[in-house]
Amino acid sequence: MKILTGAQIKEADRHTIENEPISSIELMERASNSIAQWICNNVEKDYPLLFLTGKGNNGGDGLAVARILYHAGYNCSVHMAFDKEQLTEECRYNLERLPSGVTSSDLENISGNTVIIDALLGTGVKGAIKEPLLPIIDKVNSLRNSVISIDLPSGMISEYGNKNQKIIKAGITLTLEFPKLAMLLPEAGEYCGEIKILPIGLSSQYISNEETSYHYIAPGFIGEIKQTRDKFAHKGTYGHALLICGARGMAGAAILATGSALRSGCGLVTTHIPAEERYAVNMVYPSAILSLDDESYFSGLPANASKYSSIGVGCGLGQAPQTADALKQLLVSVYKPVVIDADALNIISDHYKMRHNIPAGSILTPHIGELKRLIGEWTSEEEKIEQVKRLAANLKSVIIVKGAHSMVCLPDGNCYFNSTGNSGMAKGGSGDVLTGYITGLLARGYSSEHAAILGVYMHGLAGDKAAKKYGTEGMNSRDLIKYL
Ligand SMILES: NC(=O)C1=CN([C@@H]2O[C@H](COP(=O)(O)OP(=O)(O)OC[C@H]3O[C@@H](n4cnc5c(N)ncnc54)[C@H](O)[C@@H]3O)[C@@H](O)[C@H]2O)[C@@H](O)CC1
Ligand SMILES: [K+]
Repeated sequence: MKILTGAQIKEADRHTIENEPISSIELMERASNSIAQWICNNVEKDYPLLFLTGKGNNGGDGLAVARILYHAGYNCSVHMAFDKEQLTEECRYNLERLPSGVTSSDLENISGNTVIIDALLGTGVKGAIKEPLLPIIDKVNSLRNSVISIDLPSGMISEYGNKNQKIIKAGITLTLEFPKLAMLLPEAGEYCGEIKILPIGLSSQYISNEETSYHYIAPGFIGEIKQTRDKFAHKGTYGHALLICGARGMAGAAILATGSALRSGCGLVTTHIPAEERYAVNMVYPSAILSLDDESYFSGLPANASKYSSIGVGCGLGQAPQTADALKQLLVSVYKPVVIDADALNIISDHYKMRHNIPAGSILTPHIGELKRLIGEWTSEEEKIEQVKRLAANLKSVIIVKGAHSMVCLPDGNCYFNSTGNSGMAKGGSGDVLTGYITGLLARGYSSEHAAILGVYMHGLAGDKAAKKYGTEGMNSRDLIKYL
């Protein structure tokens, strides 16, 4: 699914209105019906609804939703931040249609069970928030009430520039047609709470012609790239993954990576670990083959390293000087993509020249700390993304920036944001599971691009299933393997 900018979405609205038999008011009504339907399905009628409305079309959405839900039997009140004369035409039209039973609220004495529907600002926001919206946003953020934002949490700028922005803190954001880039970035993404994308039928012709380098990984795309399994396959059909991991005391990382590789569908998995750690891996995953290192760290290449269909390196690897030498030897001698994680990334950051040895098509999986070591500090999200794009192009490799909505940056500059996963995955070992799984997918025959996209999506989905079973506090990285 494409992620369009606020300006592109405005243009998509305009194109739809000009080229399809639908007026601006009707499009707003369609969006509002979609929002109202979601609220009907998810909020009990016992909860009073308080709508905060601005003067633009986001406010128009709010007023239309208030009308629809009032007729559906909800107790609705509205706090309008502006006078009638200041409203856009669409917004005023919806104010005039508001039933008299929808009361007016002055924002005082809001009961604790009131659900606040935030329709102050949408994609039309520009720059720092001005009066009279500032105190309203402060007031809402000081309350403990549930907040549902329409399209965007009010104040959020659709793309960049949210560092010091005043934004409503929503529990749920019902965003229209597309997620917005800022929702997926750490700078302000937290303000959205849960994101629900509601289609409103903008012109599909316009959307397909519009260019963007940002995409949201939707289930439909995953269905398109997923490969089928041949009935007459044998263990040689789906490749042999090699994982190089686990220095002394770090067998856990090797176990997690091995377990997830075994879930990827590849034919064989070999794990290269220090001989002294072999029993741990062997006991948990007898299906894996072991390649043993005589040292208590990665000190030399496994025999015939080039015979493997894919190689993943880094989980629990340590940074011994001999390991750095062995890593260099690996990168210069195998002519195939390598999945590079954790300590392997740290070694590459410390040995700048080594990055020139990374085979094209490799997949680097840094978390934010590892990314900083690779590219240095950044001052804005925009700068970070531009630098990641530059690194991916220079290395001709895929870079996965791990975190909420992990970003998969391809060498051609296209960035795919993950739609699955949860905060329960922010725990030790989750990255090892991802590395093992992606290495397995590469062996299985996926391209680097598809292995990375499918990998982050399935990894996040497993996390969501684990969270359902154990909760985000209780789940741990080993649970992810069960659900892959
Ligand atoms: N036909 C359409 O155009 C549709 C629009 N839709 C809704 O319309 C929204 C976009 O509407 P608009 O473009 O009217 O914009 P908004 O409703 O987001 O608000 C724009 C208004 O906010 C004011 N404003 C901008 N920056 C501000 C700041 N920093 N501090 C205080 N006030 C500020 C502007 O003066 C302007 O009047 C979408 O987010 C969506 O909710 C949907 O109803 C779908 C159809
Ligand atoms: K809003």
